[in-house]
Amino acid sequence: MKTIKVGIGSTNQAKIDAVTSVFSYPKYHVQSFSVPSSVSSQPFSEEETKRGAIHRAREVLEKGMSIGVGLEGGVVPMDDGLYVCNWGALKTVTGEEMTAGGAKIRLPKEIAVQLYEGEELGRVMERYTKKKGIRHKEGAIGVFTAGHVDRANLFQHIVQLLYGQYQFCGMDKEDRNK
Ligand SMILES: O=P(O)(O)OP(=O)(O)OP(=O)(O)OC[C@H]1O[C@@H](n2cnc3c(O)ncnc32)[C@H](O)[C@@H]1O
Ligand SMILES: [Mg+2]
Repeated sequence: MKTIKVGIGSTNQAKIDAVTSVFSYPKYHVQSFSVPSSVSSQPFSEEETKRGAIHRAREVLEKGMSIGVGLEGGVVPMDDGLYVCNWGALKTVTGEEMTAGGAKIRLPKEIAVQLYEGEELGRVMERYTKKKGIRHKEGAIGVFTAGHVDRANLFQHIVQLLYGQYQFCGMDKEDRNK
């Protein structure tokens, strides 16, 4: 069986862990790449966040991968406050594209205010928790859910949604015959 090359468009540990947990060895070999998202460093809508994920997936395919995965975090203003949102995209070398969105929670007001002032959530969370590298670990979602759902869990669910759609289309069987 030929190993299928899967690229993840990020060097963020929570994102890499999510992809390697779904695309497992020896069928898949996951490589990570630092690629541009083409959107702002702190996306501020579902659309912008999804666009970032799709762009990352496309950039990764250009690195010679069979499958490109892009994961992007953002925030989205709603009637009752600012929610944290996450999107994923999977692109195949044969031209298919799958997208999936993740679970959302409302951020506390004191965090939201700082984002409206132009700060990035990652930096705000470091100050709030007095810990470094939160975005690579539990993330805002982990902090505000008392550790019940961390950033890797959230991205893992999104990657499962992408992989499931990829399988539903029979793409995994096609890959196997290559
Ligand atoms: O290296 P990349 O892949 O860019 O990883 P990142 O941690 O910057 O993640 P995103 O660009 O996808 O997220 C956009 C912004 O939102 C922040 N962010 C999103 N979700 C977060 C979370 O759960 N915890 C902490 N920061 C988060 C992140 O730090 C960025 O400032
Ligand atoms: Mg980023």
